[in-house]
Amino acid sequence: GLGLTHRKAENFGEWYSEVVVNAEMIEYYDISGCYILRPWSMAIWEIMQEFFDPEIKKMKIKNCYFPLFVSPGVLQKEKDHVEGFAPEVAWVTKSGESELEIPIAIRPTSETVMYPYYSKWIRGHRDLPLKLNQWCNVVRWEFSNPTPFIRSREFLWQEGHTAFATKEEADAEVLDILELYRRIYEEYLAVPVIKGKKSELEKFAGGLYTTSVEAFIPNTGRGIQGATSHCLGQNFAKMFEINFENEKGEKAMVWQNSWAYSTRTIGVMVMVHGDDKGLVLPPKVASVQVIVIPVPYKDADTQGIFDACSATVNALSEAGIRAESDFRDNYSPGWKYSHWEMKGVPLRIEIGPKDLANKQVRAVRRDNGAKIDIASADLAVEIKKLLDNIQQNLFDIAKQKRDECIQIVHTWDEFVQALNQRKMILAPWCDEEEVEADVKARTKGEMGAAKTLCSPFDQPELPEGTKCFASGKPATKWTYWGRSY
Ligand SMILES: O=C1CCCN[C@@H]1CCCn1cnc2cc(F)c(F)cc2c1=O
Ligand SMILES: [Mg+2]
Repeated sequence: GLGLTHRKAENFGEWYSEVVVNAEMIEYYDISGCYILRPWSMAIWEIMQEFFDPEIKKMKIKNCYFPLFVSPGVLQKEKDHVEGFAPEVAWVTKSGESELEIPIAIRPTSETVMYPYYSKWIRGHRDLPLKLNQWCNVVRWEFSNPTPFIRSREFLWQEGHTAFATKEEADAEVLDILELYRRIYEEYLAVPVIKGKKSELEKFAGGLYTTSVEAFIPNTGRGIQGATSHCLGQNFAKMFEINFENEKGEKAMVWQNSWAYSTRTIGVMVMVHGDDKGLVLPPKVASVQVIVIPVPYKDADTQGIFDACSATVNALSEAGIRAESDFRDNYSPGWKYSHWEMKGVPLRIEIGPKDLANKQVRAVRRDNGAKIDIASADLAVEIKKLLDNIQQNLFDIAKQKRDECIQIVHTWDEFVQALNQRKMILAPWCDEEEVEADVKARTKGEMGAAKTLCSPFDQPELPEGTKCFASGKPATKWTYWGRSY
């Protein structure tokens, strides 16, 4: 029958798996860690893409497509960034019955695929900036617990790879892209995120520095990296000899960035907004924003009700609202209410004999269950206002819940206590790598160790003489810590 068998607050993992399946977002696949993205979730990916792609095009970033396959020599070219990842690389070793002479890797990310060609294409300063992006899949043969959208062996993402003549241009773009990622989360997915800089231990080892937007899942008390924007410095330019002749005729290395968001964004949204009735979709990313359901009554004017439903869908569609009707006669209205609530449709409109007679419709909100009667004459305007209100309400509630999880600490004992209370911890830190490594070692356990999530760009006041919570040394910055995905 309909309805979830697990409650979000009681068994989060089981609840999540059930929601993504019952909402028809995901179908499990016979290869572990791989999932089928059904139309209900693919539509969310497309809506985000319809925002992001035009935005990067405004920045003169062009789309391209590089091969899925990586030759081994090139992949291993960048020792310190790949060797840690080696176990995750998937390899093609055969074609048909015959062994391949040399195994071929499947891209886990495309730096080593693209940069030999950046080296070939970039000669003079007029070839800069070179700014390319690709929308593609990547494969990482992860072993830790696979989770739909959050951690899968294949996922969809966009990866941007840009090259500039100066560090200043690269630094600026890193933050421009990070702002787009914040907008994806806060304006589309209604999920609050924190912008900040990764620690030396957590950053992309191949780069100069990493910035990210960090989300938090209150139910599990875990942080999650929402998207990432790296400044690579000149590290890859050195490795792949990506030089150019600058205006003074000197040979100079380029400054590079790389940045990505992935289908993980969808999982974060499900985790943050979902409830015990199922998925709750923010209107901005809902492929169906309004579902119109006829409520015929035995001898009442059934055709009149159906006509009113069609007129309602047409009026809303003409106003740019994504509305559909559910005319299936083999399901009861009650069954349909539960079905579309499970799928997270933000608004349901019911039209019964009384509504017909009063020339009104009854709207029901998915976020708070409120029932609102609306005169058919004011329909599109009122529904648009309701959808905007739902979008804002989902963000406000998520932000309030996330803020309730933030705990400021000053000492180790406070830190450990906050960690056990599943908090997102804001602590003054000396920013020394071995101190972070030590915190990881001291907090190891079956729940996973605590690590830095990011040092927020928006730094609170740090009074002179404040001590690092972990080392007692002079603190130099406030940093968010927590267990994470
Ligand atoms: O995170 C991004 C943005 C988009 C382009 N790539 C960067 C860094 C990716 C870091 N990373 C992440 N995961 C990896 C997994 C592997 F198996 C592997 F060989 C390499 C990597 C790897 O380099
Ligand atoms: Mg990884």
